[in-house]
Amino acid sequence: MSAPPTELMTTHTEATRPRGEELDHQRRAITALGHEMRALVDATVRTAAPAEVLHRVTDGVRRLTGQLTGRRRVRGEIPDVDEFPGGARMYSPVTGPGSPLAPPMQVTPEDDGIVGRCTLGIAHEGPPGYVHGGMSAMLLDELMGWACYRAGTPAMTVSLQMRYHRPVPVETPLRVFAHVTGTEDRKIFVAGSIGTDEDPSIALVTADGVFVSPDPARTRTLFPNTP
Ligand SMILES: CCCCCCCCCCCCCC(=O)SCCNC(=O)CCNC(=O)[C@H](O)C(C)(C)COP(=O)(O)OP(=O)(O)OC[C@H]1O[C@@H](n2cnc3c(N)ncnc32)[C@H](O)[C@@H]1OP(=O)(O)O
Repeated sequence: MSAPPTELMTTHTEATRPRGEELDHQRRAITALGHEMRALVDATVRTAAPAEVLHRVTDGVRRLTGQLTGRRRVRGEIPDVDEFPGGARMYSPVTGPGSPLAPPMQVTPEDDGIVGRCTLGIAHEGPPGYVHGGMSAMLLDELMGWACYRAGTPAMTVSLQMRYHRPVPVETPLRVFAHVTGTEDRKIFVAGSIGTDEDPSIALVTADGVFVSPDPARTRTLFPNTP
């Protein structure tokens, strides 16, 4: 197997990793910025402001972006504030409180599986008033990955079959559910569904996934920065 590309190499050491209060402080700051960024994304896709306002805001945002100076995370690098695999991922596009793209979905183990709760906005819209089908797949794929991890077998998706029964409304609290249905060597079979929090018994979307735990050598090649 070939060596990982140089940009995948570790750039931080255990010694520089924030801990305790410093870690909490950093995570709170990341979460606060993520929250404001999500508000900006929402305002951006809702606004009917005239062009001159949009140009003024564009200049302001460009100036703000320029303030995020210092070292930038490179591809494959695990942020110091994360616990990978299986813990906090501050910038995950699904669960990350620091990601402007994430709802973010809150994940808790429940019953015989794992539950995700989130509300999607019109930034995630497909048909007017309803969630984009790709977003539904993303929520389920992530949660099904968590179900594998919880079952003690961290794994990657090799197949995800989606069924869209009814449209998923935006601006409505959702309940996403995933559970492992079986295993066969390194393969894990997982089922998932999305309903509203108000009436979770009606499955709006269901999914069946096959996940595979990469063998140790493959894992080291794919994720050279994991401890
Ligand atoms: C630390 C570990 C990682 C954890 C990461 C957690 C991230 C969490 C984030 C959550 C993010 C959410 C999740 C995401 O978004 S994960 C991101 C999306 N997924 C990927 O990028 C995965 C891409 N695929 C691969 O890299 C390889 O396939 C891996 C590494 C997974 C396995 O390659 P490897 O060389 O090791 O395995 P194999 O090829 O010998 O196959 C093994 C077995 O599997 C069977 N098979 C293969 N394909 C299919 C298929 N389509 N249907 C049914 N079965 C299939 C195959 O026949 C064989 O079975 P058998 O013939 O022996 O019976």
